[in-house]
Amino acid sequence: MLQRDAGHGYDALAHHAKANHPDLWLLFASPDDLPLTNDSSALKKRAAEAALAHVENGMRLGLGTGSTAAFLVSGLGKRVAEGLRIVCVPTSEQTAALARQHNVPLTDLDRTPELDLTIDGADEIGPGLMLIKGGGGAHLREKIVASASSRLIVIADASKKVATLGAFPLPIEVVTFGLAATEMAIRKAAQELGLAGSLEVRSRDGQPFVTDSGNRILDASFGRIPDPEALAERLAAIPGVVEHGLFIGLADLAIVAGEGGIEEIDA
Ligand SMILES: O=C(CO)[C@H](O)[C@H](O)COP(=O)(O)O
Repeated sequence: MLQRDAGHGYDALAHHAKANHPDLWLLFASPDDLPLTNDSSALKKRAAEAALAHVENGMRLGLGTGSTAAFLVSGLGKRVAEGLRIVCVPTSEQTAALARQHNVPLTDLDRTPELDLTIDGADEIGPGLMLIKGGGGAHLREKIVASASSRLIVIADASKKVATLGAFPLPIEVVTFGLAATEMAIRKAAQELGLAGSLEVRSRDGQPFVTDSGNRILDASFGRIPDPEALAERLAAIPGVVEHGLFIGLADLAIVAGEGGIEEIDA
């Protein structure tokens, strides 16, 4: 599922590193270190730069996770060096490390429980700014941070815009206890909504992928999800599910960069 962006340059490296080599990801964590040899990474950078226009002095910001958010973090680093005053809550250890590398001031939700704005990437942007997130396995913290923010701006290249969610496997963070029973409950809930498909425990280097909060990810390939709200409700009711990657009613604006320029989509 992480082969969606398989190609060349930063984008491909970021996806490969995210999934397989967290240390490599950190080593090359600055997108500025690498040439933009891939169209989608150039577009991701453009979307991130357009989002910087929404950042004002004194803001408390949430920082997303992923290759698009990485461009945002490096851009913020430049503006901080020029005098921008902000404090930021990272949505992953990966983003925290990148922010430190760029001298972006960090805080956390315990010290700063209310944020002005979160800017984050997405795996899919559907109608009504419903999103699939979690390709990087960070959607639990991403959702907590987005929910603590007055506004969420999603940044993406145009390939992320879809008519119906579901081509990207839906990441579902689950606790390890009772994993098989949770998997069965998810399957049953999906079937009752007319959805079927495979559920795979995400792995990295042949080992189960462990999230920043110590949980596992199940990637659900249900195909088209005609009623994301109904699925979100059913998944949220399953005790072993910590958080699913459907973001509904959270995004206020999407900044989508395509070959024809920047498109801004309001909720
Ligand atoms: O949800 C996410 C991480 O959990 C990312 O925002 C999503 O995977 C998009 O990543 P990228 O910007 O690398 O395409």
